[in-house]
Amino acid sequence: MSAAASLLAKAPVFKPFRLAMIQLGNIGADKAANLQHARAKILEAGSKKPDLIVLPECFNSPYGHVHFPVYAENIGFVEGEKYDIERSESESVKMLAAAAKETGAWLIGGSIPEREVSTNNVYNTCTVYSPDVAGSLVTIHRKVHLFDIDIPGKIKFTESETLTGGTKTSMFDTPFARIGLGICYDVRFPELAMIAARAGCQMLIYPGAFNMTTGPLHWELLQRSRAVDNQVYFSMVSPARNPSSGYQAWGHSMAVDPMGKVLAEAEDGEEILYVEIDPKTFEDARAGIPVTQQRRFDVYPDVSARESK
Ligand SMILES: NC(=O)CCC(=O)C(=O)O
Repeated sequence: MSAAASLLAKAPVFKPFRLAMIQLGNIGADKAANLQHARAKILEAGSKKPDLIVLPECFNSPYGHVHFPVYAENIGFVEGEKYDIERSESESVKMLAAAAKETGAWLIGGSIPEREVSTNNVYNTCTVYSPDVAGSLVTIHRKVHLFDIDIPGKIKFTESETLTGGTKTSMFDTPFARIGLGICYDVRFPELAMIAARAGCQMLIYPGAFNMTTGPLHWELLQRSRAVDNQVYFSMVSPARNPSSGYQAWGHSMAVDPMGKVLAEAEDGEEILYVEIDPKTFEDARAGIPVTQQRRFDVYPDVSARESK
């Protein structure tokens, strides 16, 4: 059996689950206050007994390339090795791991600026926690595609001034689904989503923070596109809009089903959304429109093939 086939065969059976999306407000310059507020909202979300809770991109620091090196923390996660929370140098990781354990839910900890000590590189990194006794850190995703855009008169943003892009696709298994990860601008690159979906992910979740120029046009369009191209559930979770911040987030955290239907959408303020994820919609979409079996890799290449080598 090929590596790709064996990864696919080990995908968890897709079961119904409840997702909580925290559109976090009050993200400011005070990191301790950001962490305290995020913890309170995670516990609030946990009271509704979700299976999986998601925070937004850059939840512990203001969003901007000048801030990333200042707020960056050493996480020290090594793929395939058990992570020791007690010895972690990251205050954000410690808070998130404890909160996951307290709520009994899986937790996608949005993203935080991360400094890799061996290289001094700074990444925009998503961390994921299981709710087991140790509240363990199970995987990380480093934003692969850096948000470098320049729309004259509207928005110029250059994450690459201080960040380095990640070099791998990321996913994790829970008892209810295999979940693929990306961060914000990653959504514009369909290949990343395709690779995760073809590796058996039933849902893709990208913490994000779109802006006021592209948000109204592309935020929903891109999520519905990735959901329909891949016949998967798709969700992006944004910070709330903060008029006093240097970067105005679009908000509108959202979950979309595999037919492209928007199941839940926030406004622009702080809000927690809950949505029931139902495998039947996933199965019906794939049975009714069988594109997963109709691909023509004799005509175009399979982007997920490189991953399995
Ligand atoms: N945080 C981001 O990556 C923002 C991406 C964005 O706004 C876009 O238009 O793409």
